[in-house]
Amino acid sequence: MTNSIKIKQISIGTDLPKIAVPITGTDAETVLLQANQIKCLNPDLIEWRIDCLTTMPSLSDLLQILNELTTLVDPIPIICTFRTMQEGGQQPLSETQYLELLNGLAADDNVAILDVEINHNIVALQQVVHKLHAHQAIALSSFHSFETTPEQVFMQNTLKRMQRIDADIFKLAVMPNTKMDVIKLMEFTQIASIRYPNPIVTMSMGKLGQLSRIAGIVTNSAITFASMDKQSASAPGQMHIEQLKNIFKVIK
Ligand SMILES: O=C1C[C@@](O)(C(=O)O)C[C@@H](O)[C@@H]1O
Repeated sequence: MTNSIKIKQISIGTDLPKIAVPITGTDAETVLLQANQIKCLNPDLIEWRIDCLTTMPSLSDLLQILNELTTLVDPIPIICTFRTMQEGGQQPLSETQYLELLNGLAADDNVAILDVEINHNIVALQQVVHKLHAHQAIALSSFHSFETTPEQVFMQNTLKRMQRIDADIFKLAVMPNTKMDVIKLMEFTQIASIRYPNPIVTMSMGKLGQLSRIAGIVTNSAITFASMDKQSASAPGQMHIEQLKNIFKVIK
């Protein structure tokens, strides 16, 4: 049982949950500006939410921005994420375009970690993961539900699908409707972290789910997302990175 993955100087799945802060800029200039500000806050990881760009650049322009970003925030690893609208993203992209984008990103050496949504063609996703592994990059497979916390069986099957595509890290972001939903997700996470050799990342979104974002020490959720300010949060319930760091100082 490994449960941890090393990328640059960061070990995901050991010690405290690693803190990831999203860049949600709507154009290249703002993306680089936010990256600079986030770097000063010293997160473990930075997520670039590519879908937040108002105009989708060509692949070569996108890779050029990523190249600048990588140099700017070095040595902090970047998670590249295009969140589709079906899973709460900002930008419409057809299925073909999404898979083309993942393939383009997966082949680029600057991509350290790529978010791979699990609800797409499994063979196509396997190819993307294969490409990532060819240059030692990490596949972080994800599932989002902004309405409910799905049944345990559904979440188990989702993790199994992530295993089938050979993803390295498995992430579930779900919405609680009751306090029990938050507790159930945290219990599910703890059990899954024992069952799977991969780091598991979960969050119960919204105000009600905030406890899950600080509970990784107990649940073994390996990454937690925090924001640099309210406007740039990428999901409901994210705390400010300084708040989260202070809480970790108290409870670790
Ligand atoms: O998948 C996730 C988790 C997240 O939705 C959250 O709830 O913090 C935030 C997203 O930016 C990220 O891609």
